[in-house]
Order: sequence, then C-alpha cells, then structure tokens
Amino acid sequence: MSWTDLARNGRILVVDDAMENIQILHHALREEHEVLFALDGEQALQIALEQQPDLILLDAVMPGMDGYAVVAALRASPRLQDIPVIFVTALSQPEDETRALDGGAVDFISKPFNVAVVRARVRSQLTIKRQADLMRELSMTDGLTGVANRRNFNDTVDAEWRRCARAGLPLSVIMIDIDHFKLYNDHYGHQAGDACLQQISAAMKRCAARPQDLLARYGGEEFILLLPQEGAEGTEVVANRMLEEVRKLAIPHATSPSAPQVTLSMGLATLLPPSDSTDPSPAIRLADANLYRAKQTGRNRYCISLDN
Ligand SMILES: Nc1nc2c(ncn2[C@@H]2O[C@H](COP(=O)(O)OP(=O)(O)OP(=O)(O)O)[C@@H](O)[C@H]2O)c(=O)[nH]1
Repeated sequence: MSWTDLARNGRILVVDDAMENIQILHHALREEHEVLFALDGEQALQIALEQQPDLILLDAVMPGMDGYAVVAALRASPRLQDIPVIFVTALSQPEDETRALDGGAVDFISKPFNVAVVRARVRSQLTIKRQADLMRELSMTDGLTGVANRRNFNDTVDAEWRRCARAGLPLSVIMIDIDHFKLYNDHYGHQAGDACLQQISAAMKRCAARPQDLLARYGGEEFILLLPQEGAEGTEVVANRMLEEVRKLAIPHATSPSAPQVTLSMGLATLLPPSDSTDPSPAIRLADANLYRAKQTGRNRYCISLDN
C-alpha cells in the first residue's frame, strides 16, 4: 500500500446530533472515504462495534451521552479502543481542547471548520492509524511463515482459556513438530528448509479454519494449534487432517530414518479449564508431554493422553 493509499478509502463514522453538520462532513469526505453516521453517543458505539470504522469524527456536545463519555466508552472496550477519534466541536476554549485530548481524542477541530482542513486532518490520522495497524499485525506474525508468532499465541491462549473457563467449555491445543528437520536442513540446505516450513504451515492452516482457531509458530520447527471450545474428538479429527495434508504434500526427505518424506509428530491436549483458572500452562504441558511420546514411539503420529 502506497503512502497516498494509506490516507484514502477509510471508513469514517461521523457523530453529531445535528443532521446538517453530518451532511456537510459527508459531502466533504465522501469522495475519498466511506462515510457512516450516528445521531447520538449510544448509536455511535453500536455502529462502531458493528462496522469497525477506521476513524470517528465526534461532536463533543450532544444530548444524553456526550462526546467525552463516548471516548471514555471507546477506550474501555477492547474491540474499540484503537479507533482514533477527532473531536469536531463548537467548543473552542483551550480547556475544551485539553479535556478532549487528555480523554483520548487524537485531534480537535473547532467549528466553524474549513472543509479542506477537515479532509487533511482525516487523511493524516488515517495514515497514522493504518501504520499502527500494520505494526501491530507485524508484531503478532511470524515473518517466515505468516502464521501467528509465539507472543500472539501466548496472549490469545490466556484470553481463550479464561473465556472457556467462564463458559464451562473445553479448550484443546496441538503441539506439532516436524520430524528430523535437522537432517532435512543438513541434506537439502537451509533455504529449502525455510520453504518446507512455509509449505507445512500453509497446509496446517487449511486444517483448522474456524475463526477462533489459531496456528502459531512456537519455536524453530515447532508449531502450536489452539482450538478453543473444541473437545477431544474434534481435536483428533484436526490432527488426522494435518497428518493427511502433510502426507499429500509429499515433500521428499531422503535422510529421514522414519519416512521417505517430511512428516509431523503431534501432542494433543483437551482440558476443561477450572472455572477460577487463569493459567493455560497445564494444557500446553500436557500437549508437550504427548508430543514427546509421539516422538518416542516412532514419529509421524499423534498421541492424545498420557494414559493410553
Ligand atoms: N531452515 C530452517 N531451519 C530451522 C528454522 N528454525 C529451526 N530450524 C532447524 O530445525 C532443526 C530442529 O532440529 P532438532 O530440534 O534437533 O529436531 P529434529 O531434527 O526435527 O528431530 P526430531 O524433532 O527429534 O524429529 C534445527 O536444525 C534448526 O536449525 C528455520 O527458520 N529455518
């Protein structure tokens, strides 16, 4: 995306109790952006949740929930807290501006406003927002394979574990390791090893495509798949699918003692998090122990629990 593209085609939510102001801003922005509107604070929050705008232009003084209360509610919501807000208001004292910026707005425009200035400020805040989104995405993604990185996994598993604990639902994880990958690198070279990691991770990703599923690179050639709300049976289905998908890739591995092609070993764990539990490490430890057993008992397989 080029610098100019970053500043265009945003989804902008305009919040104002006067339809006339909404119309002026809509007219000013509609050529470059998609413009949504709300006539009060409650409606603004609802639309923000449903439509996830890139930027909100917010009137400070509105009946009922005013602009300051809307910003406070946005900042308190995990799903809305990163949406930047520009105050557009008839209030023009420095205290008003300070209050808005201290409360979490990123910019402040006084009415009557100049349309060209509004356009320029929107462009600049949109660019900053998109750069921040890009940074966030990069900081959560593994550079080689494009799947989630370990930090992303750690954050997500904590949240999902707590969610499953509250809801009384199981949570499953699959720890995955590529068999004899050192020998693969030694024989085919590091670049081929990288390409192999990319192919395998893409194949595994296809095996668990529900929105809450998360495949992450856990270490060099070790991956972990998080399956929130999934029981043992479904987890085995996914594990079998992964073995099959990797078998179909048929990546030759001439020096592997266990198979003529690249294979996986996996450890599965399904736990029902205790209702007061916040620490998912028991699931990861169990999956790791089962992975160890899969390695010990011949590789190219999965193990599900320490008792069988
Ligand atoms: N090409 C490539 N290799 C990597 C990467 N990260 C880790 N590795 C290699 O993965 C190999 C892992 O080797 P080991 O931990 O000994 O395990 P293994 O050879 O797979 O043997 P088993 O796990 O027992 O089947 C090492 O040779 C690492 O150099 C990477 O990003 N690219």
